[in-house]
Amino acid sequence: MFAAIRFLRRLYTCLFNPPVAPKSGHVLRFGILGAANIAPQALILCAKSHPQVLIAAVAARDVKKAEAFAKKHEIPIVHKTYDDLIADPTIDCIYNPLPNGLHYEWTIKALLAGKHVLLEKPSVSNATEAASLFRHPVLGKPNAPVLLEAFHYRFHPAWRLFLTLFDPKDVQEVRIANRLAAGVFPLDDIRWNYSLSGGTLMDFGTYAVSAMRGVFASEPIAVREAGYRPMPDGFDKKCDQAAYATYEFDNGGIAKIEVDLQARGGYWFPWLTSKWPSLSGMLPTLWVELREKKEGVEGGLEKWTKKKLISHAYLAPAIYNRIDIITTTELRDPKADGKVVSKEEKKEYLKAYKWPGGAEGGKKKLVGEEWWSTYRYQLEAFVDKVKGREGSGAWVDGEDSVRQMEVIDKTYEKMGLPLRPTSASLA
Ligand SMILES: NC(=O)C1=CN([C@@H]2O[C@H](COP(=O)(O)OP(=O)(O)OC[C@H]3O[C@@H](n4cnc5c(N)ncnc54)[C@H](OP(=O)(O)O)[C@@H]3O)[C@@H](O)[C@H]2O)C=CC1
Ligand SMILES: O=C1OC[C@@H](O)[C@H](O)[C@H]1O
Repeated sequence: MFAAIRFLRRLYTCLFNPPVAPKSGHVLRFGILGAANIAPQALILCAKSHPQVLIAAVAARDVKKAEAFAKKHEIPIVHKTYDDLIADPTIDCIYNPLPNGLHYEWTIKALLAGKHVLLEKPSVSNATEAASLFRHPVLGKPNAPVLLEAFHYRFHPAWRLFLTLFDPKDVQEVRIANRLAAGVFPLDDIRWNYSLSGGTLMDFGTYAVSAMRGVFASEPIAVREAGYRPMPDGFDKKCDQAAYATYEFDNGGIAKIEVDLQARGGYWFPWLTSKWPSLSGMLPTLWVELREKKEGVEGGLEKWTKKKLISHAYLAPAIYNRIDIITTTELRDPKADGKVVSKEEKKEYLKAYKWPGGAEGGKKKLVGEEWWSTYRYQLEAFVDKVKGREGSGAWVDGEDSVRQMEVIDKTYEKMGLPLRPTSASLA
């Protein structure tokens, strides 16, 4: 009962009613490129509770749309064009939630104008663009602007906690499933427009690839296999509606990802329900199996343990998160070919909505509230970085973003689909 009330209170505060923080000190003024659907959730709402962030301006291709968006979200300045927004000297930071295929062009323009950029995932269309963007000379100068690929989940304490629970060298198998019910996004959405660098692997898949790389703390040495479900007739056949891939890692481990933005079926009576939008697997989940370990010998019997970890809802941990740790302990008789003499399973459940004790190791002052979304934690880190503060330590550096796009490219190659197109602005 208490847990249910806590859940509802967290949900309400996080999604609808975060406390408004009075602005203090030097406030960073953000401008938004496009009246994007994701902007209210990923930035505008979070800015309310951040004392040093103000959403000051927006631009859209259609000024009427920008005006309506500005009115709805109480944004004081409307610019007629994206170029005008970037040229606005009163703006410190640009949020780029344009379609993937426009990320490169507009991020470069913003950086060259001296703006810090919070860039939606996937950072760009492919590894060529990623290398050009993240290794751009403008980022190497003294007082260079800050650029961050917005992998928001990586900034939440639940993800940080998960990564402390194992040594990446011990990871044997990872499985990740991200599914969204068919119909949430129409088939003509930007997500399936090849010229805008669409594809499910680019969208939900980019999280799966990022999380897998995070768990192994290394890059896959090979894409063992990859496949996809094509778009239906009449839609963009160069885009994947769902994607599946298996990767191999240097430590002998493997990872299997499955991402689907048009999931159907999974109910009883498949002959009737196979085309129904699927509600199963709606909470993106990550399973990690560690290699078994010999712990020692007790009374002539060998003690072996094997651990499985499951991160439920790893992409939306503010709404709900739970980490299951399942430890199986076996006593084996070495004199009887390792015959299992006894077996025991122990389950532990962990949650994290805030940093433990408010500080990591008691040294840093880490801030956060139970209702903070992944986006709110990310905004905190972004502002800390711009201001040169230590922050939580969570970050996605530019080389990480380059390697991420290399894996996406290799996966498309294995799937037999073309790489997403390079921007004409990258001549
Ligand atoms: N972090 C997260 O949780 C999420 C991240 N995203 C990412 O954010 C980005 C935007 O996604 P989302 O908000 O759903 O997208 P939208 O469909 O809302 O499109 C975003 C904006 O793109 C602009 N745009 C510019 N050129 C075009 C064009 N040729 N066709 C269509 N739109 C165009 C539009 O701007 P204008 O207003 O000027 O017309 C529109 O407002 C993507 O990169 C996506 O991966 C998306 C959802 C969640
Ligand atoms: O978090 C997300 O969920 C839905 C996706 O389509 C979106 O682009 C992604 O970022």
